[in-house]
Amino acid sequence: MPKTDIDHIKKIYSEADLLFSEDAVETAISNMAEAITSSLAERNPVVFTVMNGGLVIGGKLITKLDFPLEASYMHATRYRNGTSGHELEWKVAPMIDFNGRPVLILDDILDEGHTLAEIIDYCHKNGATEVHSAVLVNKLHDRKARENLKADFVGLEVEDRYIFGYGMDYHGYWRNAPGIFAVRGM
Ligand SMILES: O=P(O)(O)OC[C@H]1O[C@H](OP(=O)(O)OP(=O)(O)O)[C@H](O)[C@@H]1O
Ligand SMILES: Nc1nc2[nH]cnc2c(=O)[nH]1
Repeated sequence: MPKTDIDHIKKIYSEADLLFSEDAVETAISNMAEAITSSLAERNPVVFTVMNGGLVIGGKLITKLDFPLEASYMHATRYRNGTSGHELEWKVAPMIDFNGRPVLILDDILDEGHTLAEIIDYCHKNGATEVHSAVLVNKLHDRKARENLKADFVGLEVEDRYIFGYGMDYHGYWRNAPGIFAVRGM
């Protein structure tokens, strides 16, 4: 798709199927925050958002976590603004030293899970004492990178379609879409 084909981008949004409304997503985020607070409030985790997709969930969720925490980010990409995954490319490694500390990873979506699995391995190798993970959305299918791969905290389960909104993009656009949408025909 040419980078400037904004009409195509607009059409994708106008034709998309709404899977979860803004209200439904906000409720899911509040429920996640409550569950995370109950589990981790006393553990002093470093909270890392995985950019770019984690942009919205990271921002919205951490304000609801009711305990003192350090927040930062890491940037790894597998889809590179496209709709199919490749090998994971690290763009920015974590900048807070988490050696000897628990870590919480926040991301928008657990799809095949290669991204989360590699990040979890990376955190263990670099000295995290515990690695917890939270995703806004888990995609339901049987193509997970590892058997029984799950996030510890999940907001919503979605069907096996290409989705966007709340941080998730369609060719780099619509991370700002106010709800979770599926691209028509995908
Ligand atoms: O479970 P997986 O199949 O590995 O896919 C999940 C990853 O894909 C997306 O990132 P992407 O690589 O698209 O980069 P982005 O965050 O910049 O959109 C998303 O933010 C997750 O990090
Ligand atoms: N935007 C978006 N990014 C993804 N990364 C992995 N799966 C998806 C998906 O369905 N949508």
